[in-house]
Amino acid sequence: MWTHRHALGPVARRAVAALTFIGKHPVSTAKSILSLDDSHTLDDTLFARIAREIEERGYSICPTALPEPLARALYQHGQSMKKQEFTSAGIGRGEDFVKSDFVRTDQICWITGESTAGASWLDWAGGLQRFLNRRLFLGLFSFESHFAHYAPGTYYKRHYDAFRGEANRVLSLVVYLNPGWQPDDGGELVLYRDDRDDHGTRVVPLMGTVVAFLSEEFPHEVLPAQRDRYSIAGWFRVNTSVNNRLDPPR
Ligand SMILES: O=C(O)CCC(=O)C(=O)O
Ligand SMILES: [Fe+2]
Repeated sequence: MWTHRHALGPVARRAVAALTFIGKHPVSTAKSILSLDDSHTLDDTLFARIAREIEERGYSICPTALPEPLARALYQHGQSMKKQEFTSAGIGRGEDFVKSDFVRTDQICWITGESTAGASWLDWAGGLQRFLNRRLFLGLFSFESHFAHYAPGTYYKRHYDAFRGEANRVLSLVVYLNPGWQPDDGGELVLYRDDRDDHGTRVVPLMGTVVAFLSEEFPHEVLPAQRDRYSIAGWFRVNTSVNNRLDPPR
């Protein structure tokens, strides 16, 4: 659908070069290695779809895709978290961090894997990371993610998750934890094709929907919602540690 490609950043260029290579030399599926049980097979089917769609158009939107038990565990964990576990989200990292109500007003809590649900989530994301590295040679090195709570009326204005040239966030991953979300509840993610696109593609934040997109490529925003909106947002990164500076500096 989105065939237009503008000047790519170095990471995206590398990804596209790898994808072109794959296109000419189809790699064997990982299914034979991983078909240990049904959940792996289901994961593989989903991971293969995400890989294919990222290859074809840079993003993937998969409704009711997150494995049901994982979605339920994450939902319950999100609901059980106390208000004080969440902090106001900001923009920028390390010393560049600033809080900006103009840009975003959601509340977040980083996932460390201390809870069972959080650990299962990191495990699942690790499976996706390994699959994408095998299939697309993306060189994804680490993953960071947080729960996000958007109270009614809160938002995240149009932004990129990574900037060309300095980017080490390669792929953004978002999953939604909102059972029974109605069309007039608002809170859609709007994914834009590029800087000139004002229309975008709207994603309803319904329970189990999985969205992945190249972080440098797609501006996006979260529209204000009428009710509490829960999600997890995460980013796969390449390794940019230099000398003794640890990356990420969080
Ligand atoms: O929750 C969403 O739909 C997207 C959130 C987002 O863009 C972000 O946290 O960077
Ligand atoms: Fe974002």
